[in-house]
Amino acid sequence: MSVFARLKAAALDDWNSYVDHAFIRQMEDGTLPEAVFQSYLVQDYLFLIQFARANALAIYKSRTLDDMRIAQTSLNVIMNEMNLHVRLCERWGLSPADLEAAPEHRATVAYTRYVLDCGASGDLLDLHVALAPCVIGYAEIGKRLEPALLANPDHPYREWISEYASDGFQEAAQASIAHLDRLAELSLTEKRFDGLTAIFAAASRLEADFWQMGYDIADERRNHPAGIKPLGA
Ligand SMILES: Cc1ncc(CN)c(N)n1
Repeated sequence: MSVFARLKAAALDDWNSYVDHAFIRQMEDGTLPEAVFQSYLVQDYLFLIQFARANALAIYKSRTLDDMRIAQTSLNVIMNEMNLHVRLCERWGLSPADLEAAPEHRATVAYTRYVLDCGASGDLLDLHVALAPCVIGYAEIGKRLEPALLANPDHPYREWISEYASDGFQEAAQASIAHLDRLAELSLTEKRFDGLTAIFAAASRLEADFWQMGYDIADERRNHPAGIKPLGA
């Protein structure tokens, strides 16, 4: 059994709260309100900036060139992923500069800084476990939602689903699963597994909170049309 499969089994409720969130079910059947998706996507751009930093941190924490190359590949995947956000947001009249200037929601801060802290205070395995729900979860979601595209050629979330169901993204997730196994061979003891499960479970819950944030921002916008208050206001 892979380390990822063990972590998922040990934190199954948290994992399912993420990959089977209402956001995903509404996306699958095409009923996800566009305002919710837009709110999520703007924050996701900010999220990816911080996750690029987390992968850069993984390069820094690496002791071997192989580990560095793997983190560099993940960093490239994230940088490419941001093109999707730029393309989709352009249709709403939002430029990359608008996205970068958007205030970070507390759910974005909570998740990204949690992962960065796992990397800063832990070792490379801690950091990769904290990063794992990101790429592996979206690959699982992309595969789950792919049949919805066959059923509906005009699916409103076709581009988003295609990105995460794509061979390139699926390969990145498989590489991440294999890399966790290699890292674990070097430094995973049974004693350490509970601590890693706690990191994995927390990151999965923070992913679930991230979907929820899309609804919360859309609600805040409806109730306060002047805009979201900047963080800390
Ligand atoms: C919140 C979140 N988690 C994961 C991914 C996939 N890289 C993403 N774009 N956004």
